[in-house]
Amino acid sequence: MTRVAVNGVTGQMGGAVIEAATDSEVVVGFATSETSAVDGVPVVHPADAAEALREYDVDVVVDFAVPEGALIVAEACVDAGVPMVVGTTGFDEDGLARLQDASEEIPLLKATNFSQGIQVLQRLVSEAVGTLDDYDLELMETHHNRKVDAPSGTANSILDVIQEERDVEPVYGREGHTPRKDDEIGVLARRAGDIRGEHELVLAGNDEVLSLSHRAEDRGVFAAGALDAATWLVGHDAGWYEFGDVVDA
Ligand SMILES: NC(=O)C1=CN([C@@H]2O[C@H](COP(=O)(O)OP(=O)(O)OC[C@H]3O[C@@H](n4cnc5c(N)ncnc54)[C@H](O)[C@@H]3O)[C@@H](O)[C@H]2O)C=CC1
Ligand SMILES: O=C(O)C1=N[C@H](C(=O)O)C[C@H](O)C1
Repeated sequence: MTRVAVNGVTGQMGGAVIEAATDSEVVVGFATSETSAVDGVPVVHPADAAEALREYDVDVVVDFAVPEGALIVAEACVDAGVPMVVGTTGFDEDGLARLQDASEEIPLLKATNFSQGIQVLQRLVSEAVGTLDDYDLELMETHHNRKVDAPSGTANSILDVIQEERDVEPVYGREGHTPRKDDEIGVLARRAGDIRGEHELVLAGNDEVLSLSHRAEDRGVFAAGALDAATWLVGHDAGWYEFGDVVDA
């Protein structure tokens, strides 16, 4: 069985990964909270991660935490020579560059969304935006009220896909007198309740509206995808990998 360490183990996704780990074993977790164990999994401070990766003979790290925590653990993975799956979102340019640096030393797979449906959605978005190349575009996402980064990592990834096809300028929410420009894409983030994650791209023009949307119904979908990615990543060469590599394999 693949021996997994979970970064952010006391969080919502940390719990979902422990629950989803039936074909792999979560042997240790990292978190800044005082907790010493969660569901029988020992919790170690991220500052001591390199030592723990060796002590618990970890094969791969699965990360759902915060950017600063993910970067500390990425350095520990480089130190211990352990592959890392990064699910945390909200990195700035410097953080992304540091993950790129780490991927020169270890296999590192980063995804803003570990659901297979979002992989397919991104391919459909690319085709739709490339084909309906003069339609207006609006991108919406909705998440639970504890989410701290906005727009979601997934919305930013969808925006990247769109910008590969069309030169559009994002406008984040609108207020007041804001006439729409032809080359803009409205991007809207909503936060409410315990909504697991909804994304929708609307394309409108030519007296018709096409809506491409996805809704995650349980965090288990992300946890299962991340664990699949973790098992797949073990044994690969150092480098930068994406979830599409796993889905296509
Ligand atoms: N890629 C994907 O498919 C998905 C990504 N996410 C992302 O995963 C991240 C975590 O999401 P949730 O579990 O909902 O958040 P959460 O707030 O429930 O959990 C965050 C965890 O990080 C820990 N933490 C805080 N500071 C830390 C540090 N410096 N070092 C290490 N750990 C630290 C907390 O103790 C907690 O265990 C977010 O960035 C979220 O956007 C969430 C779901 C799916
Ligand atoms: O914080 C979440 O919950 C989620 N975060 C990811 C994101 O920012 O896109 C993925 C998913 O939508 C759930």
